[in-house]
Amino acid sequence: MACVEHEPVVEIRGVDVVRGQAHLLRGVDWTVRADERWVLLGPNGAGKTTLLQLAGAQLHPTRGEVRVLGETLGAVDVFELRPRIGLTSAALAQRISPSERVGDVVVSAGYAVMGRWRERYDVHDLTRAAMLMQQWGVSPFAHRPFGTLSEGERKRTQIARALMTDPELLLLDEPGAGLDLGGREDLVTRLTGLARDHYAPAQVLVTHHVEEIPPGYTHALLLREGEVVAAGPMAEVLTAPLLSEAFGVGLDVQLERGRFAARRAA
Ligand SMILES: Nc1ncnc2c1ncn2[C@@H]1O[C@H](COP(=O)(O)OP(=O)(O)OP(=O)(O)O)[C@@H](O)[C@H]1O
Repeated sequence: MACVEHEPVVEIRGVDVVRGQAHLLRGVDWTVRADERWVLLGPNGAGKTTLLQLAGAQLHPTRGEVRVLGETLGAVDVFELRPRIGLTSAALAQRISPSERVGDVVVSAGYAVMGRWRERYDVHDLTRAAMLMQQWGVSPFAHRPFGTLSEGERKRTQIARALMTDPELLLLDEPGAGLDLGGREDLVTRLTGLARDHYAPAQVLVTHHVEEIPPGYTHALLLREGEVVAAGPMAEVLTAPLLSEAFGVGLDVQLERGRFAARRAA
């Protein structure tokens, strides 16, 4: 079911996440709307994955309120909420058996299971899985074990799986990590198509590199040491002063034909 355009799909208010003495997130406010595509940027350990886990109903805040798809975490059965959210991450990828066939990795998402077991898939599921594998360029590997794929092919398989349930919110944690230049460019092109698809879900992508931001992404949030440095429309946030503050190093930023590039300031 598609969300109403511009409705909030993630609302985070005054959120702290604390583990022992460590503040993973501190005083975070953030709203994602159905028609927005966000990139989360920040240095290693800034709290990007933690924030994505809150948005994915995988983690509860220590303090503050998190609402996802209109439901408040803590007052909803997360097992009913999670099928409405598509999520890819390195941690989830590790849970996929290397011997699982690619086609089964994708289609089994509809049943919220990892790997095909005794489920019987209907024609609708199999047709949708075939369409998504085609869209993400993994149809030729449908019968291959997941473990035999290249990193780029695995990343695209995971995105096809994440879209299988027709989610209202898509969360991608570092989909560009480990890809070669060709693989990165292929992914950016496919993600640009998804970003520009009016019927696609709200999207949030975590990355360390501005070069991986697909044209069509509309907003950015910069994190540093668990705190929001800036959040808002892409052009207002991806500036040299704000990126320099987030990464703790003086940076020059360029935008050419919809693609960002950053390097240390001379
Ligand atoms: N259970 C925990 N207890 C203490 N510290 C934790 C715990 N889980 C995560 N952290 C710390 O919280 C910080 C934020 O982690 P998180 O994975 O959200 O950052 P990140 O921005 O996604 O990092 P990266 O870019 O390296 O993936 C890190 O310093 C991490 O070591």
